[in-house]
Amino acid sequence: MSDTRRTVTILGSTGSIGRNTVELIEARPDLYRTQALVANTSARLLAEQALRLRPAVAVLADESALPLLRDLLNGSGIAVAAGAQAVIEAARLPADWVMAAIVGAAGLAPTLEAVRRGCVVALANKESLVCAGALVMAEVAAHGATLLPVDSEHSAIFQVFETDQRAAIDKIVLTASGGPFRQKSLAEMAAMSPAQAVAHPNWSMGAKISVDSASMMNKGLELIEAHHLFIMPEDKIDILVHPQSVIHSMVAYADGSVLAQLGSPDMRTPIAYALGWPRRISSPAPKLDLAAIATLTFEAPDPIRFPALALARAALQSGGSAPTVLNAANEEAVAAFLAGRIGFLNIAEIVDQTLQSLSPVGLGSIADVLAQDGEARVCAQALINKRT
Ligand SMILES: NC(=O)C1=CN([C@@H]2O[C@H](COP(=O)(O)OP(=O)(O)OC[C@H]3O[C@@H](n4cnc5c(N)ncnc54)[C@H](OP(=O)(O)O)[C@@H]3O)[C@@H](O)[C@H]2O)C=CC1
Ligand SMILES: CC(=O)[C@@H](O)[C@H](O)COP(=O)(O)O
Ligand SMILES: [Mn+2]
Repeated sequence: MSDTRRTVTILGSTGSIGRNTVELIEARPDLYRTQALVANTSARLLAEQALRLRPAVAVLADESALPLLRDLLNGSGIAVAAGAQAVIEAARLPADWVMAAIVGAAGLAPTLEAVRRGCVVALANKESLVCAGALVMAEVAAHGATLLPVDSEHSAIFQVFETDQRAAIDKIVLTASGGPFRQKSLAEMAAMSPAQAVAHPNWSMGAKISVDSASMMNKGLELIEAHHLFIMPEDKIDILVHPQSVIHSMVAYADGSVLAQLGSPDMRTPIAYALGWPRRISSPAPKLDLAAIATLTFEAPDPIRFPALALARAALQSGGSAPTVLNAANEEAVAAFLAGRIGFLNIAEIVDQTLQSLSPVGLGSIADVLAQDGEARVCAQALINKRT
């Protein structure tokens, strides 16, 4: 009998999204078998995952960690490889479904390789759409790939977006928790440590996206992500702070109806949605208990304490390379903040100053994106060095 299971590759299997994806796949060996697992440096965790899921290949981007991975998987029959080219080759392997969960613009090239195979790509790596949205969406169309949003807000919108009623859509409403500093003053925010910034009130996530949530740059990136995924103009995408993270986003229609998707703040729900699509599979995420939650609240975002939101909106309005520059400067600034080199409020300042230093140019190719990304990183690093 032929094996009808869906073959799966996970790019970024050792991260927060990757580990949740591994858990869901491991629970359904009747539905999924693993083609490739990819990480950066986490050889031990990657080897453990590989021994459980038995992929054809386990790959690390960091070549210096390959000897350890080779030792750990010696005799297992699982092939190992390392380096940027090996990551690309892993994405090229014939999997039906690829989870794109590498963090940052580093995820762009492998995500594109999966897209070019015309498979189903579950997209967590929002930075690839922020830095190269138009080019990525053109590749999706050219190769007949299916892009399924994994980001909780975009999964919610995808679930309530009536494609055949596009003309009757008034607004997309992206909900935001407001992050750990929602009620902090600017003076308090200036003194916040990396540990305080990554302590998200509702979600358990990797360090970079947690800092983005604290600055609300995450919502700015998600605005750009939604613009590309749903082909919606920037002025039709609103941001609404909803501290409980129960309503994951909404679509407002011309007749006054507002459709929303709700759930507990647990990424296993949107990942399960993407894994099962077009059907639904079960997930161990806690079931939503609205009686226990009792109150859902909403407020407008504060543009003074969270300037990253306006920076992202302005970058989207400027177009061209501006979102690429925004993303790259933010990645550099967040890394510097996590390393204790700059303060929390310096993140948005550095993004702002980098955007002011580099005028937007058109992006005709991925090479153009990478050139602009590189220039922005050099500029942001110079600004970081001035502060340290
Ligand atoms: N966490 C969440 O709940 C959500 C995340 N997202 C998005 O999903 C993506 C992943 O986030 P998250 O899981 O939190 O991040 P993590 O930092 O937890 O994990 C990142 C993963 O990417 C791998 N990685 C990093 N750099 C490279 C590289 N150059 N080549 C190959 N692999 C690499 C890491 O490997 P290693 O372990 O070896 O470092 C790790 O597996 C981000 O784009 C984020 O914005 C979106 C919505 C929710
Ligand atoms: C889980 C997820 O999708 C994150 O992007 C989440 O939205 C972060 O929360 P914020 O709303 O605080 O940015
Ligand atoms: Mn999100």
